Amino acid sequence: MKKPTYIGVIGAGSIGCWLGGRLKAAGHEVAILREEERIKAPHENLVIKEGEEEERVQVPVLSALDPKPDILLVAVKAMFLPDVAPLIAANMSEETLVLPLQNGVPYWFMKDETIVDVDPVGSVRTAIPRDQTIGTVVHAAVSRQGDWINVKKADTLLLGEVDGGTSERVAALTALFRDAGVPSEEDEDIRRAIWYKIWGNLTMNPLSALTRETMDRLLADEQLLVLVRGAMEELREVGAAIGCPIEQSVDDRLDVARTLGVFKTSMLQDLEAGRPLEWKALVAAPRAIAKSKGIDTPFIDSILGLIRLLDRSLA
Ligand SMILES: NC(=O)C1=CN([C@@H]2O[C@H](COP(=O)(O)OP(=O)(O)OC[C@H]3O[C@@H](n4cnc5c(N)ncnc54)[C@H](OP(=O)(O)O)[C@@H]3O)[C@@H](O)[C@H]2O)C=CC1
Ligand SMILES: CC(C)(CO)C(=O)C(=O)O
Repeated sequence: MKKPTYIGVIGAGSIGCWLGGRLKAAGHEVAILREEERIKAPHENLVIKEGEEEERVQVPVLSALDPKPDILLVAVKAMFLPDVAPLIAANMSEETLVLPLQNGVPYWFMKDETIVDVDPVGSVRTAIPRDQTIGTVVHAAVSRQGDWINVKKADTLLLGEVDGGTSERVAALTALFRDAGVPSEEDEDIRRAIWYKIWGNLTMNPLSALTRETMDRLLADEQLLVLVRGAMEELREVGAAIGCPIEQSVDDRLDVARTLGVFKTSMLQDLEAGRPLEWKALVAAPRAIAKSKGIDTPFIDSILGLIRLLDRSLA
């Protein structure tokens, strides 16, 4: 990929500002893209804090990109994708690569089917051509407070072709992020990597919001872990049925989650900020896939019922 690259960021929250900010600091041209009526200032002045290191970057905020960007990072919560679909479509050329960075089941997960929990009328998959979409998994824990982007953990940004395998363009993107200080790897089977990430997000995110607990305290409660383990085993069964097997043990996965320590999941951050919760992509969509395979998921059903009602109570 040529350098500097022109990169647009839709969704200037924790993940969008972390990735966009790092790319800007590495010398690329980066702009945050918002609808005209949502622009409050011509620039975002960001401070990316990771460990002891603080990196300051200024990123312009625009309502249209000209020329069209080489890359569009889409980092809104999954339920806002239909809202930003027109903005994405209006700001991409036939060469633009789109990286949806959401947790949960992505709108492109099934090749020939619309996933109604994330793309109710199919407008997202219509707006973003499949052959210009790169699959991603964000293994990181980031929060935004004002101008501060706090990177608690930056494990790996996984990138892969949505229909499997990697490619020259995936290799180039991976190098781009890595050179900008974002640990990044090519992934041969991004759908499987996505299912594996859902293993954590379907359980931790809703339960952290429901209990208002940080990861350390959540994962220390043996009774709550009955629900977590049950849902994870159900997801394993569904994964095996859709070509996304999970081989790790539940306890090994929980140990990885424990390394986050005192961290509020993105869903708990939303709850505390009075924002809507991202439960459809994280819980309803995996459950719908389970149902389509005839797999019963009583533990997942329980989490779905609880988080749906919590979200409704906030409306
Ligand atoms: N935070 C984390 O640690 C992790 C998050 N993820 C996933 O990454 C995705 C993004 O999460 P996160 O960064 O935490 O979310 P945030 O809520 O921090 O950021 C999302 C941003 O979306 C923007 N937005 C909302 N509606 C619109 C709209 N209509 N038009 C344009 N922008 C809009 C807002 O930015 P603006 O200021 O532009 O309005 C908001 O700041 C989620 O799917 C999450 O699950 C994955 C791994 C870790
Ligand atoms: C919990 C975490 C950081 C990693 O599983 C995450 O993905 C989120 O907060 O949405």
